[in-house]
Amino acid sequence: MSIPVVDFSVYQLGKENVSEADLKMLSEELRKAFTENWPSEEVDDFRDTKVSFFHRCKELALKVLRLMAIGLGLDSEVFVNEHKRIGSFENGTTLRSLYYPPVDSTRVKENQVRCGEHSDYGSITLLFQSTEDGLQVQNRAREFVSAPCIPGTVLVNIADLMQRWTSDVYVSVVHRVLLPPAGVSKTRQSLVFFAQPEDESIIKCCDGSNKYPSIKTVDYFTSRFNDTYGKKTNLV
Ligand SMILES: O=C(O)CCC(=O)C(=O)O
Ligand SMILES: [Fe+2]
Repeated sequence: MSIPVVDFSVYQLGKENVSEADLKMLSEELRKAFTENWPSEEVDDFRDTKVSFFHRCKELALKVLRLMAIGLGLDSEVFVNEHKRIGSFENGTTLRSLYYPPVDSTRVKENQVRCGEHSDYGSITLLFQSTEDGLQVQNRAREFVSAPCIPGTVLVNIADLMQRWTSDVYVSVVHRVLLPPAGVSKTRQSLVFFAQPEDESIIKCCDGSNKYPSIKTVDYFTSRFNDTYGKKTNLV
């Protein structure tokens, strides 16, 4: 069996009016790619390795979330309690494997990047990156600085829902991935664990301030995805 490839370019995503039929077809393609088509025949233990890596990421994420609560002087379990169902259908946490192919610098467009500037939506993101440079994070002065791979470490990004949860004390980090310098055609591989609270968790400011109204995780994500894909929703 070959590794499943989903060709997103045929679906015109990112534009308004994505047809219901296209969305249905894409979600079916993705469901198959991610559930039925594990490339077990060509890569030994691929599925087992990925699943056990997912569980180790969950353990690490819970530890980090515990430390983040302690750091704020809160009950150590306040964030962990809303992430216990990671790995079940009641929680949308995902592990994404990103392979950036080699770059032919003669065909690069102006301002082209590997991954455009953005912040992640959930609570925290664990990022495991290969040794090729490219990742940059924005500091408080809004300058992009490199965040190279440091062997033996895991990069932790704070994401948007955590910023909201902590009334802007933990600030979500804007980041991007640049292309390699002209003439260098390196690939890049990263594994990204996007932790998020349970779908039904109600996220309200943990300092009791009501700086942002309470919101259910699933409603927050729906609203963010709608904004990204062109349907505007009003999120306070
Ligand atoms: O590939 C990377 O290192 C970063 C990817 C990323 O930021 C994302 O997928 O949200
Ligand atoms: Fe990201």
